Amino acid sequence: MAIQKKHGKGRLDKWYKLAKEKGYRARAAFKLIQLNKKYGFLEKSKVVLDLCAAPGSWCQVAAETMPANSIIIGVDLSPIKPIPKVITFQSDITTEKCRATIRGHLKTWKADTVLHDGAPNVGTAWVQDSFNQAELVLHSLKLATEFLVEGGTFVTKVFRSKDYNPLLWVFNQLFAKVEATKPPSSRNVSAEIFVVCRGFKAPKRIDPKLLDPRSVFEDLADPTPNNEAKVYNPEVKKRKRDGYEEGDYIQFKEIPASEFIQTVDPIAILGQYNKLGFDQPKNGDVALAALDKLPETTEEIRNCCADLKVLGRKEFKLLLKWRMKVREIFGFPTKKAAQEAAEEVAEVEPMDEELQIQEDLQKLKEKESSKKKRERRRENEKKQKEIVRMQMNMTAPMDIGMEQEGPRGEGAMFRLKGIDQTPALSRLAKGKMIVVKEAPKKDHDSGLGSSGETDDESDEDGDLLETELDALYDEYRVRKMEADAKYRAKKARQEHDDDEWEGVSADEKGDSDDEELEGFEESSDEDDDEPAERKTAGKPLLRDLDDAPSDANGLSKRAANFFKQGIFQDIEGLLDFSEEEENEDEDMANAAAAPKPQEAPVTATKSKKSKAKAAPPSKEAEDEEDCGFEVVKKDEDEDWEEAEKRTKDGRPNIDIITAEAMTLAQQLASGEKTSYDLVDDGFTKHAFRDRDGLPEWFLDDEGKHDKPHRPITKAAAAAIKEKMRAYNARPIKKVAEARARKKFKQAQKLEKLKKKADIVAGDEGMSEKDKATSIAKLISAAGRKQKRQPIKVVKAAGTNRGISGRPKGVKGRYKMVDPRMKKEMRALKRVSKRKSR
Ligand SMILES: C[S@@+](CC[C@H](N)C(=O)[O-])C[C@H]1O[C@@H](n2cnc3c(N)ncnc32)[C@H](O)[C@@H]1O
Repeated sequence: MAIQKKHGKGRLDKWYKLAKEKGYRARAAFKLIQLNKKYGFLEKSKVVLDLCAAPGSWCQVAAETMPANSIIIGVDLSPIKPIPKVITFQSDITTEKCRATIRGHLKTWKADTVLHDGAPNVGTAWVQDSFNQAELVLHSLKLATEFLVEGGTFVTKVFRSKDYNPLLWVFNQLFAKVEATKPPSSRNVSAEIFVVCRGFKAPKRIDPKLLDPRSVFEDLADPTPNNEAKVYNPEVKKRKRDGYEEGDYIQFKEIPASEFIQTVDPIAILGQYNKLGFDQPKNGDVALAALDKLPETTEEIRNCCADLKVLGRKEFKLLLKWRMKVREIFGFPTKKAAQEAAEEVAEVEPMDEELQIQEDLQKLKEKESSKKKRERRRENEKKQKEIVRMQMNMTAPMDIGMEQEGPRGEGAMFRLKGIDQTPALSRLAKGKMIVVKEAPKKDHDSGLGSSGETDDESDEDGDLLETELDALYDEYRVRKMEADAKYRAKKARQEHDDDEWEGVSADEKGDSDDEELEGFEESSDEDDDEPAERKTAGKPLLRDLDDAPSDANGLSKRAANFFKQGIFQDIEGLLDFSEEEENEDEDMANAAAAPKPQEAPVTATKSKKSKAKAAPPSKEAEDEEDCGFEVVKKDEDEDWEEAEKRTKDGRPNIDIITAEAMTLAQQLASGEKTSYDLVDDGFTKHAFRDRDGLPEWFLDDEGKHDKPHRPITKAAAAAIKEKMRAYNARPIKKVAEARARKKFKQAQKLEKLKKKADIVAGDEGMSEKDKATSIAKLISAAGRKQKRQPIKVVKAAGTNRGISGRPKGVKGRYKMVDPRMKKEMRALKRVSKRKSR
């Protein structure tokens, strides 16, 4: 409960003293006592739910008044110190958690009475200050409708505000009798009133709108009081008997007349207050004294000030005129004075024309720059959102509009465009022997559906966008790779298309600097074939080694770099094999008179190894001694690698995992198709797509669909399904680990047993019979399972009520239960025993 000032506003009244005397935690106890005296609901109740109960005086009263063995549950945002015979807990009554906790305590029981004395702790350090009193009442009513027994009683505190009438209406829908009353212990100055609702109707279904603050209070929502209407049109003012404004519970309001003179909003004062007073305060008010003595403060004015609520339009005007006159006398700024001042200003010589223009221009500039800033900020925000969406796989990079600029966009801090032109970069590059040639700008269409503008600006924008998209796509890929192992493996396989797959590692791309720079140098030779935007868009900084094509020998870039090292230079015929193979390839290609066909799906395990393996020279063995290191012979190498790919009987170990591959395998096995058919099938429209110059993200996206659809047979699909089922039937890692652990422990046990048995067997003082019996004992003891300690059930009653942690004097495993649960469990056991008899 909020800490009350014990000295303010007569809080130390007789009820306060009486509460102290009687040992109640709050004077509020007497409110419940008096309400109960009038309606007598507590004596009839066996179960009471006290919502907003802290510090707990209502619970104390309930515990005293209700029959023995009654159940009292108290809940509040603040902790409630334990009260004998009362279950208390800390929770917010507006939450689902609180509802569930009450349900947990009540089990299947229903409450005979629900009490609610809640008041939101507005303005204090409490968390829950957003609900106003009326909303809190609705929340408590909602709980009451769930837990009250039919015919039960709901007692609640309500403030007589504009929400009072709607609340009464709602109560009347749910209860047979609704009465509002103010117990004598409730202070007169307080607008609180208690509503006692009896005879809960317990309807089967309650319209949720009935308990929804938004719909219950919506009609009367009038956030700003219309003071003008009250003052200028008092005759026709509609007197809504809505009671007090929220948070404004005092009926009669007086304000010193001097404040009415000083205020800048006299209408508000006339609309809100009952009286403008001339009585001197204790400390004295000079302004009020002067006002009182002024001849302008006539008897008529005094009469008007005495009761503002009875005044008409004419009287209000009179008061306003009086205020103006007095303000003039006191020297306060008035409308007249302001007008005069304005006239004075108007007389000042007009500003020099040029100066004026300059000022106007300055203003325009400022306006323009602030507009630009705003736009830039909005764009940044938009882009941020897009990136987040992309990271969450909600959008493809393609969805990002053409206007995207990003952190490296025009005017942005990290703009990469044009970085190649800066001398700093060339100086940096020279240090590492690279001179990046400036390629002539081509009029290049980005192919992204750009507007087709051909002027420089649109080209620049296109480039910028291209770079931007590439960078975003790179970021996206990195993120995806970090999160998705499958994707990582797929990408790694793609990047090592040349069969240099070495598994996935975090520093996959992180080849040494030198290697990167070598790649750089080489690629600069091919610059002319590259699209212009790549060169201008910071290519040297973003260059990817693996983009470079294989060399003339069919070796991958990395393999070629490796064999370029000095130690291989003297080895003749290093590339013979690959050349031969290339010639073979060429022959085949010529025969087919077509570009390289797409790979057939059945070759899920590609046989490209041969290419990489072809690279090591056959003459290496001769130079072995000279070089000082062992060069692995080609045949050995092949055997070793191939061994992994073959079954024991020497056949290739191909793992078919797709229905398409299985279909093809079946067709091949049954002779329905030949290997030539497979090669033929590779020549599809998908093999001839021109992919040059297309951005990587586009190709990746296209690649998902740009493949031929191969037919699959029912049998193949069933076979794959069966195979997958077998895979899935394998135990998961955790289970396998647990089993292994168990096995390991059993082995350890056995080992121990063996040792003990050996000791017994080796004991010379024992007869053979004794030895046999003690070994048998050891074996049976090892086979016995260790009994786990039973869980002790501890009642959460008496000193154990409401404690957290281990109860005193309880050792080993335990479980806290409330007394009823223990009783119920016993009863269940009894019943099941009886049934089994
Ligand atoms: C007037 S006091 C209640 C006094 C109580 N009936 C007694 O006898 O001592 C109002 C209580 O309402 C509690 N309260 C306010 N909002 C609440 C909420 N959302 N959930 C639970 N309690 C709340 C406050 O913590 C405060 O202790």
